[in-house]
Amino acid sequence: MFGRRPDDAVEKLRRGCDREELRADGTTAAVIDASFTVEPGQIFVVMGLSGSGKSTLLRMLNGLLEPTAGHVRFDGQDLTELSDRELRQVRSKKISMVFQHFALFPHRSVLENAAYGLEVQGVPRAEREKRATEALELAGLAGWEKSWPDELSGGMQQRVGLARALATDADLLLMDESFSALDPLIRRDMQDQLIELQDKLKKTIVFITHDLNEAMRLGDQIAVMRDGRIVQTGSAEDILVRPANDYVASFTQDVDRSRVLTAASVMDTDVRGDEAGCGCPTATSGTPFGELCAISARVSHPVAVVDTVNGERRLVGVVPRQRLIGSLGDEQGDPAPCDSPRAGGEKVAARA
Ligand SMILES: Nc1ncnc2c1ncn2[C@@H]1O[C@H](COP(=O)(O)OP(=O)(O)OP(=O)(O)O)[C@@H](O)[C@H]1O
Repeated sequence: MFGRRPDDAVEKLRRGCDREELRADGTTAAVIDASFTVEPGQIFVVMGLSGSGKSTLLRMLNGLLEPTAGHVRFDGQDLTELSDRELRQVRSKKISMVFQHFALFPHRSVLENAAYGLEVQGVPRAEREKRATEALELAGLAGWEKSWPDELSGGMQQRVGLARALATDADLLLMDESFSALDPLIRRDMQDQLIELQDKLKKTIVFITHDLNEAMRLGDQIAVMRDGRIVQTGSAEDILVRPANDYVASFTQDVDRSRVLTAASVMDTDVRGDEAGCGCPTATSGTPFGELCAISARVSHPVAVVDTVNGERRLVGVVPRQRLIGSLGDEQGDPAPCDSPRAGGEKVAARA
């Protein structure tokens, strides 16, 4: 809660008062009832429009803002119960932030910038330079250590920000609109790089964005926020295929479904059992949509989806071609019978 008498405002919310009524009293309920768990090694994306409460939520995760009510549990501790000193310790050792605007020091070299978090931790110079050099290499900036920030493009500056966060070895990375200031192509590049790094490093990442496509590309789990509340948490597929309400559905309208859907979300699970009996190529539940289309084009019958469970191959579904096409257009129904059979039907002149 921001503004006057925050505790009273919490009480009022609990009694059913809405956000607008509180605003009339001069209080902003920035984040309301936002409960979620981030598993280690996950990229958890918080997505929402401007003003929905994302940054406030993120600042509560690293203790920069204290929740008026509720708890933030991290690594066995409740951050809301720590002293300022303990909180600073957790922040400097275990949590790293990557901001939208790169927050680099213009009069420090790229290496010194990348080593900054370690300097704050009091790590000796030789050690911090070694670790910062490694982090710069991970972020794709080997050879740029001695350059100055203003010699780097925006994308490269953001890589320095990323390297700074990686150099500290923090388990938790908080990324606040980290790629939003970048040109679309560079932004995509950075997203790819983050996914690649994450495969290697297995950090726990909370990533804030207002861009649903970015959320879907990056997020193992995505929380969609609206007016301070989380309206849905789920995988990209959950959000696309099973939106919790019209608001979430309206967001997903422009999403390229073919980039998100997998065999699991389009297959028919009602199977006979012998569909994978021939020698034709098959898919697995996780086969991406594009690959599934390619398999479907190569076989003359529905694609069998076969998963390996406990070393045993199991048929879990089939994907008729019509389902592939229907799922792209968000059409689940069966085709309507054609009421004007070709034989004897009216002839339509074909255009030359
Ligand atoms: N320090 C503050 N004092 C008062 N109100 C605040 C403060 N910080 C944020 N707010 C309000 O809280 C609400 C949520 O803001 P927040 O910045 O968390 O949203 P956001 O989703 O991150 O938006 P954006 O993408 O524009 O940064 C907004 O109504 C905002 O005006």
